Amino acid sequence: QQAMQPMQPMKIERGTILTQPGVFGVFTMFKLRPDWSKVPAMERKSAAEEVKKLIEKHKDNVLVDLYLTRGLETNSDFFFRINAYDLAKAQTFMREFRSTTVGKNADVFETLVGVTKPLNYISKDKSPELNAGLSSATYSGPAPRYVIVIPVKKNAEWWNMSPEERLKEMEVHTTPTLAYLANVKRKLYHSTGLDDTDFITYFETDDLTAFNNLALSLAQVKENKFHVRWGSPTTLGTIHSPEDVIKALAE
Ligand code: HEM
Ligand SMILES: [Ca+2]
Repeated sequence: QQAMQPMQPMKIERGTILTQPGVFGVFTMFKLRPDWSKVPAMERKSAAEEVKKLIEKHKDNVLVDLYLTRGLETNSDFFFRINAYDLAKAQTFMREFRSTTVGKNADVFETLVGVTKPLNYISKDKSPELNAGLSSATYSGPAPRYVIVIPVKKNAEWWNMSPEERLKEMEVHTTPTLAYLANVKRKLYHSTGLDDTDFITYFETDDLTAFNNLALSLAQVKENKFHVRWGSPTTLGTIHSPEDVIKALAE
């Protein structure tokens, strides 16, 4: 399959970069060190401004999302999702973040790297009906307050199945999940060879019960038998502006 690597435009547009294939995603989960609470309050307060400035500096190279996990996760307090046309630009941003006040006082718990691709299975050609269902579904819930990131890896048996067999199982995956698009926004990154996982699945929702039911419905399909990693870590966080995340951590 031909790789589609879009050129980096002059300006990064959220709505565009988040829908294009060939865009890299870097997820970095951080845990604040105990020493963070000993950083003078003034410095902690200005940390939000510092991160805001860093994001502004890199705004033509990367799209930055920052999420709060403190209180919901053990091994992290916050995490970044960086979307970039050029992976090296995401690296530069994360490298510079490490020298900010928050960055210096936090340890990386997990990093996941992936790239977006055109649909492999539920495309117009291969699965027209489900594809139509996918494109016509619209999110109608309230603005999502929650984010969930789940890395998924499949075994050799899966990858050795014929494309037709895999298509069949992905249709079985898609059929019961379409209805959830009213309450759940989804995004998929491919990681095989770039990381120790095959996929990074990313979701936004305001209805965690619906998400729980969605996950259960996928636990019941045959595809699930091929999973050798599902989560580990599953990361649940809340959605805020980057500034608000740092402010919450500085309290
Ligand atoms: C809103 C509900 C969901 C819908 C509508 C949905 C739909 C889809 C579709 C259409 C594909 C195929 C993409 C392609 O053609 O390349 C896909 C792939 C995938 N989905 Fe879902 N999905 C949903 C929820 C989930 C959940 C909760 C998980 C679990 C973490 C999940 C994990 C995956 C994975 C790992 C793949 C890639 C599988 C592969 O290429 O082998 N999905 N999904
Ligand atoms: Ca990794």
